Amino acid sequence: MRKKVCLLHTGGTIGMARTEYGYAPKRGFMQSILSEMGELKSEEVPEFDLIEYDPLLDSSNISVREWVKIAKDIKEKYDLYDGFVILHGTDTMAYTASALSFMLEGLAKPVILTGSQIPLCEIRNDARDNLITALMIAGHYHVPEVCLFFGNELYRGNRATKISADDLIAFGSPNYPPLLEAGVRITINNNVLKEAGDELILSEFKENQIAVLKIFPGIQFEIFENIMTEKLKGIVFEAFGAGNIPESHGSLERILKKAESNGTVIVVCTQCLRGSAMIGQYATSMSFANAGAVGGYDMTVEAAVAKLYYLLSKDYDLDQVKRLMATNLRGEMSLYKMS
Ligand SMILES: NC(=O)C[C@H](N)C(=O)O
Repeated sequence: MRKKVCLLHTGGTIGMARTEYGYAPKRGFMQSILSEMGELKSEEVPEFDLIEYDPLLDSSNISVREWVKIAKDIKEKYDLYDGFVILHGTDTMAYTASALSFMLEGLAKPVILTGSQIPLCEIRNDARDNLITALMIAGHYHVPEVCLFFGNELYRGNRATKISADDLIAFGSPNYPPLLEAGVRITINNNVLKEAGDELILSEFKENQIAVLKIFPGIQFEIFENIMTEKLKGIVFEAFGAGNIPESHGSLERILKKAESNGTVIVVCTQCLRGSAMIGQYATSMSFANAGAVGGYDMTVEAAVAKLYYLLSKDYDLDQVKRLMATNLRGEMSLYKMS
């Protein structure tokens, strides 16, 4: 029997039309293009149902509410399909992929996000290949996790990051190998896949206040004093290299102390594309250690943000959130022992 995939269209360049203001989403446009693509009727491509979101969004406008909607839709339709493909803008696709990986626990079927840099309506585009290959993987391959397919590679969703604003190879997975490569042949890398779960459990995110702060030379930490309120539940620092931050002789310590006493979870990621943030490797990470910060190791910032939303939406106390933040929950981090 022909496999069946659920195609959730949230917006993004892939389905955009030309307008006088530039590319923009258009209702019904995806359906009309797909119905003209004869290749989708091939036996090799799974059957699919298209579900168009209203409104269709540029992914810059996707937020916690849309993440929850996508996750709920998948949970609701889970038994009806062999796999799920989510059409999504590239700008925040890695965030949505990370968020879904935490919200959907115990997957036994593929959930694949894809999109494109050039819309389907253009003669020269990357949309057609991304769409058809994502549908084929979702229908025919055993990939029981949330993934992102782009530019011929399938990545673990919470390991992917957007690396180019205009190349057709727009994503990378700097700290984890691709799950599958779609070259002349489709090659799946079974050794790096997650194991299938027994039962799908949905955890909805709540809209907690979270911040991301990128460190740069000359940063004046006092500027950030006002954001360190009790409402701020978590903050991800994009620190230098292995998790380092400039010594500030007072102002950094003051804001970190304020965060700590407010019960804000402090997470330290690296601003490098590859490698890990490990508090304690250099003396310049001591301020973080003194404030009880959690090392994010090789998590992407996208994964760290999604994981914070996930853990803060549960009824955990601060110590549990911190401990789980440093624990690999969905394949989002590799843990190293410091020698
Ligand atoms: N290539 C794209 O999809 C970019 C678009 N601005 C979006 O993220 O929705």
